[in-house]
Amino acid sequence: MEGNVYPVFGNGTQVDGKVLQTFQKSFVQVQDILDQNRLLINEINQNHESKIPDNLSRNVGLIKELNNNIRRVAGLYADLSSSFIRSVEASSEGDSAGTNEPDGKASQKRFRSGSGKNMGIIERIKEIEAEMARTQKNKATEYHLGQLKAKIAKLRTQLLEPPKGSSGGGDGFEVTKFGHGRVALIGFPSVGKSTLLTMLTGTHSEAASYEFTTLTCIPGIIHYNDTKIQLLDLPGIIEGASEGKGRGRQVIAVAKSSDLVLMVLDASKSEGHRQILTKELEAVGLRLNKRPPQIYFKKKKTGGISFNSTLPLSHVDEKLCYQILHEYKIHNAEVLFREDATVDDLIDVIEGNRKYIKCVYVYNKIDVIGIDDVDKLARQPNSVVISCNLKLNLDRLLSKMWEEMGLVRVYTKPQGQQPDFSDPVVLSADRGGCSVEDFCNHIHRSLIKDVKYVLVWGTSARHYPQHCGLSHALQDEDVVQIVKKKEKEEGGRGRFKSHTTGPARISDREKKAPLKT
Ligand SMILES: Nc1nc2c(ncn2[C@@H]2O[C@H](COP(=O)(O)OP(=O)(O)OP(=O)(O)O)[C@@H](O)[C@H]2O)c(=O)[nH]1
Ligand SMILES: [Mg+2]
Repeated sequence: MEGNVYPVFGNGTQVDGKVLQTFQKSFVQVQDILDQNRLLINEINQNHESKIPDNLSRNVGLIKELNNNIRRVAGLYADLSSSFIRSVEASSEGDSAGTNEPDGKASQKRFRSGSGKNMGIIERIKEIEAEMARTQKNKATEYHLGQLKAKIAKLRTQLLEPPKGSSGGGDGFEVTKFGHGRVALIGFPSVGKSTLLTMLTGTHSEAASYEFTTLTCIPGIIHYNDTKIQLLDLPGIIEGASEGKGRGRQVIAVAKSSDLVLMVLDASKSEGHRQILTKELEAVGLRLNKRPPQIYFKKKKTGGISFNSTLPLSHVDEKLCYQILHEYKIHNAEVLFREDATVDDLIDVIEGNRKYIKCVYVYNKIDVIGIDDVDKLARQPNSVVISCNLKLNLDRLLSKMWEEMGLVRVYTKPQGQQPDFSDPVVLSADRGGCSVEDFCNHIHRSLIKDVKYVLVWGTSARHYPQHCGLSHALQDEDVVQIVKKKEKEEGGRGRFKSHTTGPARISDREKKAPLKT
């Protein structure tokens, strides 16, 4: 039987016979504890309903026992998942080495992430990081360090590439985009992400005092300021997520598809968590609260490298830029620095796959820390302090989210009528832009060719109403009335204009001189 593979999990993943036996043993153990828990919960409920003091104090012991059992189950699951990952890694290493099944057929591909290949890359990254740590930072070593940074960036990009043969996408949790914006909840396990989703959206997401309660992506909808915002609860990510540990890869893929990340942190835990998570997200090409570097970069076919800057540079010089480009085997390109950018910025621009996302740091559980600490956390940039349990400051969190997403609501006004304030057109700079043209395209693609000009009321207008063209940038809560070209204007201009004197249409005739009946 050895070497045979069996489907074990619902997703069709396969493991071999020996490993299967170990899994089954653990599953039986978990089942036993779960059965025991069911009985315990029944007893706790009965004691509670009886309202007898003795029974209530007995519940304290029973709940402790229940807690212990839950911890044991969580431990067993953690062991199961790590031994499962180990076995899959071993089998996928076998795959990449080209092992064949006894029947001569190529062995089935058992795991999509190609961990065998990844392990090599991760080790290489660690070696280079160690070399960087050993190297002193000074003018003489700056070129060498720059090259090492470029090497790491290249390896990390390789880590992100989908394995050969896969369709490329589908690495995240397949959740359909809905609403006017998408917000992802990212954080370590047990910081209160699910509790927050339930509070803000009313969608129930299981919350519990043990880690890894949420194992998939749970969407909810926030109705705020006449808009719908999709909020995604995700499994907790751990250190090493960027290397594909745990469900990190999937969680990060969802974060990349979002308009805003809420990094949920436990206010009572160390500040280090924020740095670790930021590092993990940076390692996979996410740039939080940064804007793309002002560097123009274009690869050419010939002509060598042209290096220019519009201001004096203090971090990068021509030689360093050449070396970095050389590392990428780029020998013909145009580079123009429009700001005093760093080597890391230059590498980001060359890689070209970075995602710039806004992030709000949400410190939850402020009910368990002192007021001085709350004050310190609240004063940090892009931070909001909340307590889900006490429902503290959730309105401030919503308004901060709204501010960061930069959604622009535009209300339409039909000619001669009041604006329709019930159903705005929602625009944003990240999703297609906020100009009058974007607004018209949002209503209908074919509308733009009929628009003569628009009348705008609101903060973007200098006077009310302002006659605006298609390039005018709209602002939140503007009211827009579209004035369409008249038919006869479309018919011709100047001496080619049709000189009809009477009203063109029956409806016009009715307005001017009602038909006699
Ligand atoms: N004291 C306190 N506890 C909280 C607060 N919010 C959530 N919790 C508790 O924190 C524990 C974890 O909450 P969850 O919502 O399951 O955390 P999570 O981040 O979704 O955890 P995973 O799904 O495991 O990643 C639960 O026992 C909650 O009751 C809060 O504001 N204050
Ligand atoms: Mg959760």
